[in-house]
Amino acid sequence: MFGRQGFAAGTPGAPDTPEDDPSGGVDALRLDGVTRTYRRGGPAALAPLRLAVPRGRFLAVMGPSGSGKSTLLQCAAGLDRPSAGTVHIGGTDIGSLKEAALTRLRRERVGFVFQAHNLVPSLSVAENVALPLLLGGEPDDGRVSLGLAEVGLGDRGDDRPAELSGGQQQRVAIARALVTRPEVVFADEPTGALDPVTAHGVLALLRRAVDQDGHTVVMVTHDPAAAAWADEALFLSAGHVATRLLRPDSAQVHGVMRDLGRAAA
Ligand SMILES: Nc1ncnc2c1ncn2[C@@H]1O[C@H](COP(=O)(O)OP(=O)(O)OP(=O)(O)O)[C@@H](O)[C@H]1O
Repeated sequence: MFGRQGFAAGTPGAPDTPEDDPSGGVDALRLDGVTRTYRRGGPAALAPLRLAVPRGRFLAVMGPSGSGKSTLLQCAAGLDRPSAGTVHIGGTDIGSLKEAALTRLRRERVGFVFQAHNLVPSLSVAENVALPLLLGGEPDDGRVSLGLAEVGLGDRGDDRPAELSGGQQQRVAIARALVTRPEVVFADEPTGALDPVTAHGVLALLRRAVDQDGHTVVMVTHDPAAAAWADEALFLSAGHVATRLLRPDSAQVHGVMRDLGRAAA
């Protein structure tokens, strides 16, 4: 089992700290008073939400269907703009960025792993991993082959994604998400399409990225077994933080999900 870092429950966000200080005590991700309402006058998919994710943390976001998990992820990752509130990635208030700068931030400072791994079928595995570097005009400097080796696919760089299994494709997606050494990796149901054994391997890779390389991972999942790999599980209910579990185990997570389901019924 991989080691976990100690931290306090419900750690509030760090106080305002200098902008873009990559080495200071700035949280990897911070949301302050974030709301999202899709229709004017309609219900809020996210109620005012405050969340701080320190660097080197693996956070699982859980909750019943419709509780706001995807909305939270989209707003936190700069894929959607909140109706109110601020999102900081590192020291950067992403709401203050114009579209081009936001696109650059998503490419260079954020990594994404989706359930459908979104690999480009016409590119080789290595080219897929290199894509974020290429788009950012950054040199490869050996990171692509190293990244592929780290996910156990050092010998598959020349293959096309279709020649790989689903689990292997998800490993490529993880290598691609990590290649820019992003400040936060957002994973949306990364094991949703995988069998339990394959899922285990993928989650172990995310865990290792946190423990060995100090990455920060925010993962939306429905699966208590997946959440048990995280340092902390955050449970949403109707757009609110219902509760949190530190060092969750799957039985505890299952219990909280059952209770939230009952409460919503
Ligand atoms: N594009 C949209 N337009 C209008 N309402 C939306 C939109 N996206 C989400 N919603 C609503 O916002 C609320 C939260 O949805 P969200 O997809 O964030 O929940 P979720 O917890 O990710 O659900 P699931 O587990 O089913 O994926 C729901 O009531 C949903 O109907």
